Amino acid sequence: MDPKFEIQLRAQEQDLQEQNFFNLDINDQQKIKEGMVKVIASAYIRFKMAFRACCWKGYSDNDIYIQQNLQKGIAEHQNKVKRIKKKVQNFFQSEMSIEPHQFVVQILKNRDQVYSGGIFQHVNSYVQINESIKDEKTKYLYRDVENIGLKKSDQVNHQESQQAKQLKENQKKILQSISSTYITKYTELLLKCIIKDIQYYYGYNFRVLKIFQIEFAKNSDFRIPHIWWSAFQDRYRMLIEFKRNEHEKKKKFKLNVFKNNYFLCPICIQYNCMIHKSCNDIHYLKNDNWTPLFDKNIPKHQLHIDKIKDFLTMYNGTNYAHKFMCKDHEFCFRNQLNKNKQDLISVQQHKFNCLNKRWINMLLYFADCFTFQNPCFLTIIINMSTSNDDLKFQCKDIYQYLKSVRPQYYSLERIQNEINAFIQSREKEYLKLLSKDSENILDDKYIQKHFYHIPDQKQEILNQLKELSEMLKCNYTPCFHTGVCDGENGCRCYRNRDLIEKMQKRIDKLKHIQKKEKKHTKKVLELSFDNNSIDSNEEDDDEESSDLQYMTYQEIISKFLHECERFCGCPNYCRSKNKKLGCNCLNDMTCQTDKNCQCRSKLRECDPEVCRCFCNRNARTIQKFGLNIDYCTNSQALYNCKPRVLLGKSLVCEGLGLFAGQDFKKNQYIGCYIGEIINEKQGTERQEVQQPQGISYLFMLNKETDVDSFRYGNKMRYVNHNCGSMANCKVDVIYNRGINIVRFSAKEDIQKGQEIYFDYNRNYQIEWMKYFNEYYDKFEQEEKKQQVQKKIISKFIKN
Ligand SMILES: C[S@@+](CC[C@H](N)C(=O)[O-])C[C@H]1O[C@@H](n2cnc3c(N)ncnc32)[C@H](O)[C@@H]1O
Repeated sequence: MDPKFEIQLRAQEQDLQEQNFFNLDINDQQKIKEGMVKVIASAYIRFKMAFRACCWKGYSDNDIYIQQNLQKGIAEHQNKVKRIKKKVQNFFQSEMSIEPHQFVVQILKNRDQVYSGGIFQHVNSYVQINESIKDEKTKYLYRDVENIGLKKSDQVNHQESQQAKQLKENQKKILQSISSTYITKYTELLLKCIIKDIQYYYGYNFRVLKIFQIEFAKNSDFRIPHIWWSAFQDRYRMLIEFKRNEHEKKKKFKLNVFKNNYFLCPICIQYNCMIHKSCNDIHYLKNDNWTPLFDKNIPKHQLHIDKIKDFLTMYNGTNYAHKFMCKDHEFCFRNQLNKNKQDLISVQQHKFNCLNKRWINMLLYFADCFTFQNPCFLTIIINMSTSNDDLKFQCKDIYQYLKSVRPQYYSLERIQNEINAFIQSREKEYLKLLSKDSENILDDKYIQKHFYHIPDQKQEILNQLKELSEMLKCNYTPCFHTGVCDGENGCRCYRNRDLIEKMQKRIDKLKHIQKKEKKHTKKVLELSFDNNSIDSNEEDDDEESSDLQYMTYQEIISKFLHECERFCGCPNYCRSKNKKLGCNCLNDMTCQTDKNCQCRSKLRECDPEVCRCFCNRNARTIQKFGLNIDYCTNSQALYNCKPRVLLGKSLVCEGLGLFAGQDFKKNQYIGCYIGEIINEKQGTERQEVQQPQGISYLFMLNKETDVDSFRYGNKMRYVNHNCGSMANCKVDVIYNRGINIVRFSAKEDIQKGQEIYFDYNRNYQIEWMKYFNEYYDKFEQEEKKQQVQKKIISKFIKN
């Protein structure tokens, strides 16, 4: 059950309890309530599903899945009603002598099987059965129901005693209270929930409600009650008021943001002007601070808490960790205990203050895991966190600390008893352990080896390289300073050079590590094989760089510094690399796949002045003479191609959406996302401004840069979000003419008229859409399976 809904129901139940209106047992009351909760909850969920399906149906009429789902739902509903009617009939016939209020209670006991509409449904069936019942008592019951006004029926004459009259009145009250409180209140609640849901997912869309009614009316006698419509209207009115308030709030918000006056256009004196370039918040680019990339303070060692826990549990049988005593017997807390039973030296508070919070938590964690935990043992582990001798602990410090925080485990008496009992019983064993195992096993090396995780240096460097290469991918930004590009000006040109140097250092380090590794493996080989086999391996040693898993320095430059390719002014790296740029596709005439086309795989567009592929050599002549030959599929942005796309009312949200105006094949170019290139700070500020307006046109290019098409843009800014298999378009950030561009291309074949969607990102999730798409995918898979089966069967029959 929806948790929100459950909470609401509970609140409603409390209201009912306060009224104390029932003459029934508390148990019965409880059962009725539980029953009603179940009924309404199940009805609510069913309505919710059907409603969603209807909404989709409203948008796309050809959707077979929705139709089938809906028909299934309606058929199920009808069957349920039939089954319940039968059950009630049987029940009533077998237990004729029952009192009316008990009758209702009995039915409600079997709530699980009861269809929504609950009591109405049963009372109706009760009335319908009446004709087949001749017993006077049951007619009498029947008349009570009549009196509530649920249905008029034939007159029944019989004499009534005073007692019967009173009983009748009581029963009447009970039934009335049932109908007025449970039925109306819960149905109202149900309606409220559904309406709330509609509002949440679809806004106040009367059209959707109408479709819902039509669909349901086709196969059943269900009608949306008047109350729904009026409630809907009420809500609509409320929404308008709410919107008005929001609007006023926004005005105030805008005034607040006026402090960022670079959003104010000095020409038209409008905030966030869409026309003039003058309100550019470009000053940020000048003051862009250069922050260090790596945090040196991150601890390199990590403790395997699980391993220690295993160790402790493993030795719990022999009380090994329990018995362990520090080498410094004089200062050991046990010794001190024997000498002086009162509290020991005060806790060295400053040490604990210096200690990382993580370590203190760990200490407490162990203490809680094993109730009494040996402070000597814990001291060794804790001391691993620091190399500074002044900050190292003695076990008495740890004992004092733990005692102050967890007094229940470290009472003086308890420890004393434990130690005494232990020494008395197995003194010899204990001494042996102290002399042998404890020194051998629990020394620093042992702990370092078994309990610490020292991260793989190679992996760390590779991660750093990845991060650096991502930064290198950042878009080119022009300098605003005068004079030379150096560190003081903090411009991108200088930063890139700096990054490359950092990468170079790391690559050198990697090479060094790999050399070391090779030497080590060689030594191992020497031990296991004879000299001849080692000689044969020596030849491979020279080729070490060829089997490096990471990219070489040159590869990094050629992959990530495309911005320098033809337009570059820097002297060091670009010149030599220029020759290697571009593809030379001979097999793939149109540069269509990543495998064949080097440019595609490197996420760059083909450039006819650099590439030596067939299609690019002939592109100009093909274009000039309008020849009916496909030319390069990887340079449409360069040629400024404009495939046909249309704007229309979106199928998934209130605003506009982009629709295919022609058929698109898989991987075909759709368009480029155009907008202002801004940095991260600007991006977050603009997001703050755009969000209250309900729409955002920001596209995150990378960690540092965004593209905003709010003020400048093209049709591609209308592409809406959808997830899973419904996202039919993919987005690549590619290099084109020395800069990054955002290319939209078809993820699958798109037919003319379909809306184009792409998956915004993980953070942008619309829940109902996700679930619907999951259902849809499952359905599609099943359908495909069925089709395959059909084909196989038809083939089989033919043969
Ligand atoms: C780039 S715009 C898309 C065009 C927008 N629909 C319009 O009419 O201008 C992105 C905005 O569209 C809306 N949007 C996009 N996909 C949506 C979806 N699946 N459901 C609801 N709103 C969506 C969000 O408000 C989002 O901030």
